[in-house]
Amino acid sequence: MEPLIPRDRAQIAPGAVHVPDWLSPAEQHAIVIACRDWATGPVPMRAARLPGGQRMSVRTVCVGWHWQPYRYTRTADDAGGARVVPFPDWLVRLGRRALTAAYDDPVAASRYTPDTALINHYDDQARMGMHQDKDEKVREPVVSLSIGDACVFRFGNTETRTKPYTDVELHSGDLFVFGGPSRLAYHGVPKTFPGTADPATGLKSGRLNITMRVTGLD
Ligand SMILES: O=C(O)CCC(=O)C(=O)O
Ligand SMILES: [Fe+2]
Repeated sequence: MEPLIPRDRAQIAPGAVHVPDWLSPAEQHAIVIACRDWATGPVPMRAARLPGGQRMSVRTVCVGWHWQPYRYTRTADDAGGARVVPFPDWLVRLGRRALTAAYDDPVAASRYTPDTALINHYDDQARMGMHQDKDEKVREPVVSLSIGDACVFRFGNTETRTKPYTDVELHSGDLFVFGGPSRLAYHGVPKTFPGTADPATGLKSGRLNITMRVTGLD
């Protein structure tokens, strides 16, 4: 194996924190297994269709609430109609630990109760354009976990999808949290680095990203 070059925890913008190598290899492996299970149903992993008719290049499956551009529902109305699996307790606990790691505020972290997660898989061509995560009714932080191939994560500003932005390399095991003044910052994935993953995660190819959110729906 290549020697690991330490990367530093960094505040990318107010409320936006990158914590490299946050997940252990064993945790990454366990998450890959869980995502593989979710991807097989009851709701299939699919490339969501945008209102204009074109499909996204990433494939997505959700837990807790089903997301389609641009709303949340309990049933996957654009993907077979089944009810999505409940949001698991272990993922709530992981979300709280992530918030503690990012903000060092255990009290706020203990109140964090994500109720949806979007699991995105990027093949070697997949990208995600600059967008805001704004279909949630509340503005609790978004917790993002990356597994598999590295990527460029472009983290911008709350006003426009263009500059100023910061390009951050997200590697397998990295945590990125954005909340507070950065909660509605535009962000996207202009590029992945195919073949950079350690196969020990169990992910055969591509990049997996999990974002936990609080919908504010009931
Ligand atoms: O893949 C990523 O790192 C970001 C995913 C994302 O922004 C989203 O699902 O809304
Ligand atoms: Fe997003």
